[in-house]
This record gives sequence, C-alpha cells and structure tokens, in this order.
Amino acid sequence: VDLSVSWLGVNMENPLYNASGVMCRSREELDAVAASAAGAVVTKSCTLSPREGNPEPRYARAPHGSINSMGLPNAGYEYYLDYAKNYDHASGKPLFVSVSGMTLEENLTMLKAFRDADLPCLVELNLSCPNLPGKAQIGYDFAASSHVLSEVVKVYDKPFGVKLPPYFDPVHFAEMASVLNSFPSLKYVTCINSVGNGLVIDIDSESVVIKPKAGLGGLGGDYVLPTALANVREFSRLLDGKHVIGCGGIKSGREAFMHILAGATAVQVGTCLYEEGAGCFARIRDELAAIMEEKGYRTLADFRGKLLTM
Ligand SMILES: O=C(O)c1[nH]c(=O)[nH]c(=O)c1I
Repeated sequence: VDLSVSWLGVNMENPLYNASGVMCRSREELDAVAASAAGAVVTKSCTLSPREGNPEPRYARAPHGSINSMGLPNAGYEYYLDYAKNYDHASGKPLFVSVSGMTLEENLTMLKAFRDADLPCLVELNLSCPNLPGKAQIGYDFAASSHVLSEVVKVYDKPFGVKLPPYFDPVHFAEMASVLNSFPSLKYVTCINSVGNGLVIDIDSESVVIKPKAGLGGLGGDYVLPTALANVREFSRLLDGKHVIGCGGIKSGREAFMHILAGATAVQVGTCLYEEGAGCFARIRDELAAIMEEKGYRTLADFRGKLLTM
C-alpha cells in the first residue's frame, strides 16, 4: 500500500505529523519529530516575542484524552524562522510554521518576515488558541476572521492555511466556509484545535487538574474525535478547492482512516503524541496500512472523502 500524499507542492511519504503545540517548541523536539516516521513537521504557534506561557500545571492527562491551558509558551518567531532557514528541506519532510500573534499587527509583522525569508515552509495561521485569558478566539468571530484574513493576504501572498477551532452548528460551518472561500490563497484548513474551555475534575482531590483559568482548558484525545470528524467532513464538503487537514482524537490507524474517509488530506496527532512519544507515528502508519490492506485500498485517494451516508 502507498501512504504518500502530495499537496500544495509538498510530498509526504506518510500522511501523519504532529499537531502544533506538541513536541515542537524547541529545535530538539522538532528534530525528534523530523527524525521519526512522521511525514511532516509543524512548529509550536509563535508570537513576536518569546513567551513563558501560563502557570503550571497547565497540561493534564484525563481518562479519555487531555486538557491543556499552556498559554502560548514559545521561543518567539525569530527562533522558528531560524529553524526554518536551517531546516533540511531536501529531507522530503515539509515544515509547517504555526503563527499565532497576540494582535493582528504581530501576525502581519511575523508573516512579512516569513514572506521575505522566501523559504519552502508553509504557514499555518492559528485562529483558535483557547487559552489566553481575556482573549476570544478569532475563529469564533466571523467578521474578525474575515478582517484578519483580508489584512493577511495583503502582506502574505504565498499559499497558507489556518488552524480552526471546532464548530458545533451547521450555520457556523456555512458562515466560516463562506469567509474562507473568499480567500483563494488560503489553501488549507486544519480542523480542529482543542475543544476549548472544558473542565476536568479529580474527585479524589475534589479539585481541577490544571492551574490556569480555574481549571478551564482545551480538550484533546478521545473526547474530541466525533467533533473533529464532523468538522473535517463539513469543511471538506463546503470549501472550494482547499485541503482539510484532520486533527483530533487520532491514536491508531482506525481514527486516521476515519479522518481520511471524512475528507482529510493528511492528519495530525496531538494528545497521543504527547503521551506515547514519536514512536506513535510508525505505529499508527503501520496500523493504517494494515487496515487499507485488509480493505483492498492501495492508496489514500482510493477512500479519501468517500464516507458513506445512509
Ligand atoms: O495554550 C496553548 O498554547 C494552545 N493550546 C491549544 O490547545 N491550542 C492552541 O492553539 C494553543 I496557542
């Protein structure tokens, strides 16, 4: 079976890579993902200046996944620009850079710098960080999203993508798809970011499990799989000529198969990568290959987007 996927001018031997935020803040972590069976690498969302992030504990494993309120800790965009300049693009593993400025001006400054560096990496503009106290997610404000993207495409003329929050209403799917469809250079969306502001409670300690925001944090893992699949399928259906990258609840070949069946071009692994380590990429790849073998599919295109309805 052939697990490769070519899209946006990049070729991936394996459709699996890390979700931004997991195993991608330092060059050592990024190198570990690049050295693994992952088919690509994406950096931790960056801001203009380095950030410490929220007080710890800010990540916790939960019975069916994870909760995090990291607070956008990162080394600052110049660190990731430098990593991208030194990245071995000939390695065949595309590098994606996640950008998540605290303001529109920050985003424009960072995007101009990445534009001027003229690197083969692709930008994933994060419109969906749920963990900045007092800051609403851009992705939940359709007018704000349209304004940000209008300003972005004025300075950043290369293909790029956006990381979207989960949506939960057909009207919202349609509204956001309409905004995104008006930007031809926006070539992909990554669905989904964590399901924002959940609350995990430990009944033994009768306490929340993370410190920031009185315990509120973004959910990942099994908790979010059905929501992730719905967002992948809906945006695959509603977007014109754009790719959808699946993220949310992938921990085996089974969920990877589901995401691709729902329309995903490639898939990102977050919670499972955090808990298992970079070995998960080879394991999930092999499990996906076994499922394809069993079903008689030779390539991802044989079943991509072919989810049956009743
Ligand atoms: O708290 C974070 O750093 C974070 N955590 C998430 O779950 N999604 C995001 O986009 C971000 I920027």
